[in-house]
Amino acid sequence: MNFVVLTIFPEMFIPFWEHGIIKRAVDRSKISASTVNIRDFAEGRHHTTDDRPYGGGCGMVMKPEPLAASIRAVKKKQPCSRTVLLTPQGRVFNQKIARTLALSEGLIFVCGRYEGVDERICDSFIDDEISIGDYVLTGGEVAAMVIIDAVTRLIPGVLGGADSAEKDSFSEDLLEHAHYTRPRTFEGTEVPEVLLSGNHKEIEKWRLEMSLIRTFLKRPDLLKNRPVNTQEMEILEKWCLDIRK
Ligand SMILES: c1cc(-c2cnc[nH]2)ccn1
Repeated sequence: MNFVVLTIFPEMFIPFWEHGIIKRAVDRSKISASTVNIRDFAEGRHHTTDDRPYGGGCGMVMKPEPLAASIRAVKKKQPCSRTVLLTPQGRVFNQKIARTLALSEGLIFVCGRYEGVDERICDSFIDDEISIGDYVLTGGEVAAMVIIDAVTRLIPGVLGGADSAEKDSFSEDLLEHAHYTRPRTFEGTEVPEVLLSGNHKEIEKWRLEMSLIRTFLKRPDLLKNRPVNTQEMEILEKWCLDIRK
């Protein structure tokens, strides 16, 4: 997986590349990660990357020429990479999209600033528009980091245990069960007994039950259109929970 981020603030990514899961994935050659400064492709003495909007109004728009030139330069090296524009108008990112993106050969993230990018870039250079939520940021950089983090952890060999990512929240469209670690008693509160039993069948059953109930209580929307198997329905019925209401 090759990640390239097109931005006018490449320095934002120096600490991001140098820490945690991203650094480990780079060190293990599971991913490559780099930034390209859009300003390097802007003409003129000031390397201008933005201009006033046609039609008037407040704010500035990112000019198409530097964006087109920088995208073309990266695509020339990585022709099979998908270009992703981070924008509030994109489809809302989730674990399912993360899994799909993790299958790509490479991802080129285009980080807009100001009021956004010239529409002709969206029409001719962008394969995918993605939002990380219904709010407006100052630019696409933070959104790119969120997506790179979520996608990188799904790449085989990046996480420790073989199944670490498979049991994540949303991995089966359910929230994760509660987690506990030592001490056994913390300020008078005990760890659930089943987790100390060593009975892995019972522990797995408890974890599924906790995931289902937690999802029902916190994110019932995730259950609305999710097929529920017999075991899961029995758990929900045991708790007298009707997910189809
Ligand atoms: C992705 C990008 C953005 C964004 C880009 N530029 C301003 N806001 C907001 C949400 N998700």
